[in-house]
Amino acid sequence: MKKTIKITDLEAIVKQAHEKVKNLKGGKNADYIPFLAKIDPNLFGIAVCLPTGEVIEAGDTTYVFGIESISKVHTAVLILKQYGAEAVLKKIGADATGLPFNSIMAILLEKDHPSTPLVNAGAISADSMVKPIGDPNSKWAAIADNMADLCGSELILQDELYKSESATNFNNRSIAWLLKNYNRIYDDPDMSLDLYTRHCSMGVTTKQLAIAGCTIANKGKNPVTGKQVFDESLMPHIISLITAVGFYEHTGDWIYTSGIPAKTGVGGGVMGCLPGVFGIAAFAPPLDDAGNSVKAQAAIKYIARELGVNVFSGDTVEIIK
Ligand SMILES: NC(=O)CC[C@H](N)C(=O)O
Repeated sequence: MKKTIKITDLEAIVKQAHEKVKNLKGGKNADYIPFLAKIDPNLFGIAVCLPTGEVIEAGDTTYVFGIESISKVHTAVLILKQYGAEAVLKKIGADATGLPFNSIMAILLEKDHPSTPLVNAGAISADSMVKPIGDPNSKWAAIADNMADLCGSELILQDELYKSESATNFNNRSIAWLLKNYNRIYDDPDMSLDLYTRHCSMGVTTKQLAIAGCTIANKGKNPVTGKQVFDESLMPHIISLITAVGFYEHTGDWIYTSGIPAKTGVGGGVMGCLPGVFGIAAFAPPLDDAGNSVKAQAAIKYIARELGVNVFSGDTVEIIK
């Protein structure tokens, strides 16, 4: 079926979503990273970016917060660009773990590969793969440039977050060295972990995340800058990774109820991609038990339901003036 949505209706629905969800209670800020516990829990933003480059916004969409695990998508894009889809599947994998994002059990259960670049283990492994191997400064430049390309503008490291996370990331240190034990770290483990911690500590806005989501949904072409960030053949691979594990142990429930492939971060952000239609992002710090923003989930579900869009619907969706 062909579905046509007026941009004015989309604008009204985004506004309504903000109004309806803003007083929703429940969840709490991540506190295992001390910096995140201090962020104002009432912040709340929603943004939708269209392939035309138009961005529809409501609430605190220019507030800069920690991108955290959403940056795993960016790094996955980078290694898919550098190595291709086959090699990423072989070296890391594309499986859901069904376990928390920082699970050591997941590595022990699947010691032949770290499962997917979208959990901590696979993301640290992905950072170890970033070329040029052995050169942390050039690796970091490649990671940061790729994030800027996807988001349409530069992201700035949140120094206090980076320090806070580096001082407390003992579990991730274990993951890096356990992966080394299974030959799934392809560069220095400590350096790979540091790159991971750094890109998780990048500051991002809800608006930038919506643009990145749209770049992915738009077959790699950034709708704002016009830059082709990755080859269009990679889009299905990127969106399948997101669909399989974007909400960790709640991923099945999420995709079943929302129909929007999306990736979360413990900073409170969620970035979604509806292929060919839009990128959508929402941000609010309080999280559920799996580390997914309570309000961001509610807002994106509301918008998808009101628009009647779903990645599995088989509909062709056009957004018109
Ligand atoms: N789910 C997340 O956002 C977790 C990311 C965080 N940097 C960590 O490693 O714990």
